Amino acid sequence: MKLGRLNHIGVATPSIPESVAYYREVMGATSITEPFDLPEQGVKVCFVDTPGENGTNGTQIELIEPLGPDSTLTGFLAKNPAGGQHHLCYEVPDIAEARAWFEGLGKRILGPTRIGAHGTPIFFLHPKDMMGQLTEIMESPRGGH
Ligand SMILES: CC[C@H](C(=O)O)C(=O)SCCNC(=O)CCNC(=O)[C@H](O)C(C)(C)COP(=O)(O)OP(=O)(O)OC[C@H]1O[C@@H](n2cnc3c(N)ncnc32)[C@H](O)[C@@H]1OP(=O)(O)O
Ligand SMILES: [Co+2]
Repeated sequence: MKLGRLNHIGVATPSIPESVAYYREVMGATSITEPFDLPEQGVKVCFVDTPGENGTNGTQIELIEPLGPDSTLTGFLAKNPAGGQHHLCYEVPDIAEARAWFEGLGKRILGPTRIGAHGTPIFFLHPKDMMGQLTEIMESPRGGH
């Protein structure tokens, strides 16, 4: 497998509105999506676009806020009340091939491959098998380019 594009950095936050104000006022972000709920994942999500080489297509900041009491994020925010870097997401051309690659290496895959916030198939790899980094693998919306 080859290292793919860093699609987004997942950043957990206790408050998306506070994080949006920070990215806009402190970091000068100009392109931020409206927040939306992903109840099946127990998160509210919002994307901050960072500029790429030609001013677009940069890696995004994926702001994630717990939605409901048993959100996947509850444990993380209990340990990190101010929030912070939560996961990295890399693109792959073929999610099934990638899954077989990591399974072959004995890495723990967290649950079934499912559709993520960008509408393409994803899976997560346990941080303890990934040098302490919770890692999301996502099939590229660009077909791997
Ligand atoms: C926007 C939607 C998009 C989508 O899913 O489509 C998302 O990105 S949603 C983001 C939230 N969803 C997930 O994170 C799914 C995968 N995560 C999990 O299954 C859990 O969070 C898990 C298993 C990584 C951690 O489980 P839990 O929170 O219950 O904590 P534990 O105490 O069991 O953790 C075990 C061990 O791992 C360390 N840990 C936990 N979270 C992270 C992290 N984000 N980065 C690095 N390390 C993490 C934790 O500290 C424990 O370590 P230990 O040394 O044993 O204390
Ligand atoms: Co993500």
